Amino acid sequence: MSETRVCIVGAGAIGGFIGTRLAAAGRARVSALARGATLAALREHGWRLRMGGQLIQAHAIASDEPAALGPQDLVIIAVKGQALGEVAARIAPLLAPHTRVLPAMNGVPWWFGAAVPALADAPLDSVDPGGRIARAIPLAQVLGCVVHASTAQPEPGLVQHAMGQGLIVGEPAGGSSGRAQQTVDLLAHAGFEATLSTDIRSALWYKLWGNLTMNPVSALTGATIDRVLADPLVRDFCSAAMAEAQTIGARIACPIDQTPEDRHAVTARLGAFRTSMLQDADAGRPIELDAIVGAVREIGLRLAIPTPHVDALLGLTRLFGRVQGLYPEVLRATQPDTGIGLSTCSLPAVAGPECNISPSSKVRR
Ligand SMILES: NC(=O)C1=CN([C@@H]2O[C@H](COP(=O)(O)OP(=O)(O)OC[C@H]3O[C@@H](n4cnc5c(N)ncnc54)[C@H](OP(=O)(O)O)[C@@H]3O)[C@@H](O)[C@H]2O)C=CC1
Ligand SMILES: CC(C)(CO)C(=O)C(=O)O
Repeated sequence: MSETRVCIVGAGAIGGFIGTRLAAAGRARVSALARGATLAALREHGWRLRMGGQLIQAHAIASDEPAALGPQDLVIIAVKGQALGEVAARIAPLLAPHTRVLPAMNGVPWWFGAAVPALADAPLDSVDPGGRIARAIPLAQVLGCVVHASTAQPEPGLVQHAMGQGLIVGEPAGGSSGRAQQTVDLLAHAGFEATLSTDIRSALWYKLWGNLTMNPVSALTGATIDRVLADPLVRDFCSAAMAEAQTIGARIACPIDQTPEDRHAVTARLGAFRTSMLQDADAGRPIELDAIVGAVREIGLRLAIPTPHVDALLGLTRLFGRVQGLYPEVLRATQPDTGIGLSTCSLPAVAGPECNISPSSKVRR
């Protein structure tokens, strides 16, 4: 049986976590589309993952040129939401007609609305302004994915695992398929708790239900998750925003049959955890606000569902991002102002003036 060709686009904390384990498992030829220090580290040291007190290493095939890597069986995209537009424009050489594309990312994916009649008439402005991602990555080649894990990248090319190894995979329109099962089997063989969902959109919405408040509130305040949940006023604010997302979920066939307090109990198990958005803010990196909060506001607007707490959270965190240079102001697409910034500028490793981000900015709260 020929080796499955897999390319990791975005060899960071999550991409490196997945890439290292797939490469070490030996059932796939795993490459990475990487750049700068990450590319150099992969070429020098290969894949590296610290997990369970061990250092897992594997040979890495890495390039900053997609054409050098060629057509793949599976492309796993693990970039931050604001980088997706730029990445999608470059990955055509990785895509053959049979290639599966698996976005291992948080937030509302660009394809999410295509499966919802009330949203299918136009792309979500907050995550795919002008629809360029949808044009670059055919929906027929996409598999949905939810990441239930936490990892960090202490240095380029080295991943530190914190907790969890869950990956949920499913067809965007729901149901099951051979290609989804094949992807689950490959991930499971590499050691992940990989499962197939016949309703990946609901699984995405449930994950987002936690990220929607924990990530921005932690970035805004500098608080770890335990401290966010320990403050009664903040906890109640988060619950109110989550209730708004629950109302939206009911309208888009993503029902959540838990209370916000039930979800808080699950999230509290993370303890004094710094969310990926807080880690980004503290590191002076752009924050993933549009896919995690902006998209919820936009869907509420499109469905005429009031979201006052989500709106306040977006407004406060976006202003924080703007002041700290963590929320790139970009050209707005032709859509009317939905009150959402569009992070479509290219976000180089070393930010430039066009994105108004200073990598050396020390966040002041
Ligand atoms: N970390 C975590 O614990 C969790 C993260 N997630 C989600 O997973 C997704 C990825 O997050 P995470 O891995 O933490 O992010 P990281 O910032 O660690 O990794 C993103 C990677 O993408 C690379 N990248 C960005 N743009 C390009 C480009 N144009 N070409 C090549 N490489 C590029 C970055 O490289 P460079 O350094 O050169 O910019 C970086 O290596 C996000 O949606 C996040 O919310 C979900 C659950 C938990
Ligand atoms: C908080 C966590 C680990 C789980 O919700 C997460 O998804 C993130 O940090 O982005």
